[in-house]
Amino acid sequence: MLRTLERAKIFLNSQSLGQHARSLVAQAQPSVDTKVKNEEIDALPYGSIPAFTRFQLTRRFLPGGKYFQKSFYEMHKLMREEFGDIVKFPAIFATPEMVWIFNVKDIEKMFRFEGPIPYRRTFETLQHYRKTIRPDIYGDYGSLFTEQGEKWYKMRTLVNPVLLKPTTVKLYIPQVDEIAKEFVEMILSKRDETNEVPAQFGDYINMWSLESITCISLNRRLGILNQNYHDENAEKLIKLIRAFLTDVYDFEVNPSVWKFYETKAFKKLMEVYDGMTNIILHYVDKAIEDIKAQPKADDHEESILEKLIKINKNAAVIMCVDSLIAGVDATSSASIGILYCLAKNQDKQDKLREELRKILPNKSDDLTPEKMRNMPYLRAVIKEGIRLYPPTAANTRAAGKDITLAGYQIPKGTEIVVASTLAHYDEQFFPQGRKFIPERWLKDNTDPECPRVKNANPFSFIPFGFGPRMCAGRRIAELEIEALLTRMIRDYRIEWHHSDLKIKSVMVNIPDGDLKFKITEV
Ligand code: HEM
Repeated sequence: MLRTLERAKIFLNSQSLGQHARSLVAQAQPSVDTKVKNEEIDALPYGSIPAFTRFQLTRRFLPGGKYFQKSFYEMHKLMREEFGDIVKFPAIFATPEMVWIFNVKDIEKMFRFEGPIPYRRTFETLQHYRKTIRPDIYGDYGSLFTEQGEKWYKMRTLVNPVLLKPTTVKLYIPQVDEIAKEFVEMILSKRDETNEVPAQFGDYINMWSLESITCISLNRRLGILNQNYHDENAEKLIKLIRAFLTDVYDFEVNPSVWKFYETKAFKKLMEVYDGMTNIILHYVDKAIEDIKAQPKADDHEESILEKLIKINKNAAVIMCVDSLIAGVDATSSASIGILYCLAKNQDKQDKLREELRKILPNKSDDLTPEKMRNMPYLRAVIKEGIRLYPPTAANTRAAGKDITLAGYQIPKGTEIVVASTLAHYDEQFFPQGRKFIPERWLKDNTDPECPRVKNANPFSFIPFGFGPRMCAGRRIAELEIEALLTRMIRDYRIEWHHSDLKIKSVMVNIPDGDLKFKITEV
């Protein structure tokens, strides 16, 4: 009834004759059998989706406004409370109009119809740099991160068997394990007299993440966890990545005029991109020399870099830069969230330590593929930590076809923001959703009192995205985090004795404030 009244109102108010005609024709057809078709018939026109005005939106992000300095999660929650399952953002400067969706059923539908070559909004500044300043490197092979259409598809098809093949990723277990051990050594040496780590623990975790990803993607150790390192290029690379992470938000998220006028700050960002490209180019050249110089055994397993170089040198450079841009912060953010959950839940931490000590009875035991196959509680801890502290808060797509979402018509190509992490705390999918309960992910959990994820819609938890465009570094990220947690929890107790962890949303969700974990030997 409400729907009929609403439709009648739109019929009277709508400015679009085409839409009137469509909704009238639809009403004249009484019954259609499939659910989807019924939805389409009932659907309200795109023009009637609840929307912000430009003024409202700007006002809310300014000091004193409703969304000022809110995390993405808090902001999405407020929007859903006010507008329901869907809301439209107006076009601002060069950013197009976008529709935001919050309901898991709509999120599922949108992904199911995204098509084989999904479009995801990208860092436009990076795209600009690659297309106009360095087509010599980025011209032929598309980056997964910044390319769309056929060019993205071609690169993804080439890269998938390299990055997502479990046997290739497993090759890196010894190195990633070594890096995790070095990180623990470094962080222990930095503790104060109360065994608390320095407040800028987040920076150190970033160094661990950078060291791990460069070891995998560049086949070389930068050595940044070693306090006496002197690789000039590695130092520059760290500074460039930090500059990128702090500066890029102003251009990609905040309204910016760079498309009309290149400000000094914009030119600086272009220099940052160029610096990163040149350093990676230098390392890839060195890796090519090393590969040529090394004798190969008959059973030699090619590294990720060797495989990429075989495709093309520029493809290798592009993938390395993308891995740094996409991988460093997200992996650090996930690790901090998980460590925080473990520090606040000592019983779960003890349970994890028990599992780790069963698999690695001696401190000196190395991680191996066989041992890592048998760590269900570690995996459950990682999932549960990421559920409570997801590194990314939203994803984007363009509608792959004309569909209906939240009862409204969405034309093909409409840009959609998928606010998927709202579901992470939704009791419908995750009972006792604010609590850290890794057991909910265990397949063999028989405790009738324990909440399960068994019946939750799979789209209520998609931290690595979904479909052909999902995270290309997922397996790498998981391996890095598994090794880090193994080395931090097997022999040490992590505690937190400060006010609750706060999250700040920049390009990814990062901790806001000091990170003073207490670490003691057990
Ligand atoms: C916990 C850590 C990480 C999280 C939570 C994460 C999450 C994501 C998400 C949500 C996307 C978008 C997927 C989609 O659109 O459906 C993505 C894309 C991507 N990620 Fe990750 N990521 C992580 C670590 C990494 C690492 C370590 C690498 C590098 C090896 C990486 C490389 C990429 C690339 C290249 C893409 C673009 C894929 C494409 O568009 O084809 N990510 N990631």
